[in-house]
Amino acid sequence: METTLRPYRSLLYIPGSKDRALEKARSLPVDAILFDLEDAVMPEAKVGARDTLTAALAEGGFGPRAKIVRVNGLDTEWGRGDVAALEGADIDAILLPKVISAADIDALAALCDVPIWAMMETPLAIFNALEIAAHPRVQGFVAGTNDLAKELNCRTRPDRLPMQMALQTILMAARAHDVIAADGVYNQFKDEAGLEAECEQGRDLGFDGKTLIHPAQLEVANRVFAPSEAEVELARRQIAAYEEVLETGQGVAVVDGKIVENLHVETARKTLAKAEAIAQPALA
Ligand SMILES: CC(C)(COP(=O)(O)OP(=O)(O)OC[C@H]1O[C@@H](n2cnc3c(N)ncnc32)[C@H](O)[C@@H]1OP(=O)(O)O)[C@@H](O)C(=O)NCCC(=O)NCCSC(=O)C[C@H](O)C(=O)O
Ligand SMILES: [Mg+2]
Repeated sequence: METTLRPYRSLLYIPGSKDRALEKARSLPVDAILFDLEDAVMPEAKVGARDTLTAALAEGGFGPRAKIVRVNGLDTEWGRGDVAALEGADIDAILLPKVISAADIDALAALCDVPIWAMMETPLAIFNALEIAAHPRVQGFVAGTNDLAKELNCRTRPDRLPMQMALQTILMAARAHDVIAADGVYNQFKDEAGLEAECEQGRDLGFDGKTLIHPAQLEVANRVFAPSEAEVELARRQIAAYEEVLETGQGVAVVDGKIVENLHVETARKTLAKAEAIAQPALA
């Protein structure tokens, strides 16, 4: 499935049960809202959260932010009811938790006609990442690093070493099939320096953005996952230098002592397109 050029620097989970947080989301500088009916909502509040969320969606006011709803798994008592309640709602996608294989996507695809995002948070999902990304209805991946850590029985480390194979497999599969890839959450939401380091790691690996749990995390993710001024300026110079050498019949330019070929120009154009998309008034 073709991905659009909208930025996904920040994707904020908002518990579907929390009126105040839902209200707040309408004015937050966030690229995507992940309205959550799954883990952020207690079992006894699930049905009420579904009603609260569908009422908020009907009321609208979320502007250009992507509206993605994480439903409960279809193997739970709430999953199918969640999907049914979202029929006709103004949403951009449904996010399916604890995906195992493309068969789970088939099951959801049969129940709805919106794009599907997959939580990549089970060991089997990692091994099946390529077939899940290849599913024609899949538009986005979200790394579920809490569930993965639980399943792997691994330690939480600042360098996320035990998680690297999974993170990189998620990215490889996403890139192979033009699927958006969002990194997992950083749980210590008051630790800004730790969040920034993890955002930088996710960005350097290739993720489009970071999933977040608290509004205080937005500024860091929006900044780290946006092209910096220096990157935009370099991209402009690379494109200009390459176009100049093309006129002379050559295919390689040199900028700041480094070669620039057509593939680097492609990256430079993507950088400019991303910066332009971010500069849209409602997202800047
Ligand atoms: C973590 C929290 C429980 C903290 O909540 P709280 O103590 O209320 O925080 P604050 O008092 O600092 O809140 C300040 C104001 O911000 C609003 N707020 C808080 N969180 C959000 C939010 N997520 N979205 C929108 N607005 C939010 C409060 O309402 C306050 O507003 P105001 O009254 O105007 O001052 C809480 O942040 C929270 O519940 N976060 C979300 C947790 C969540 O969604 N968890 C599930 C997703 S993570 C996951 O499942 C990962 C994955 O599956 C995996 O496996 O890794
Ligand atoms: Mg999870």
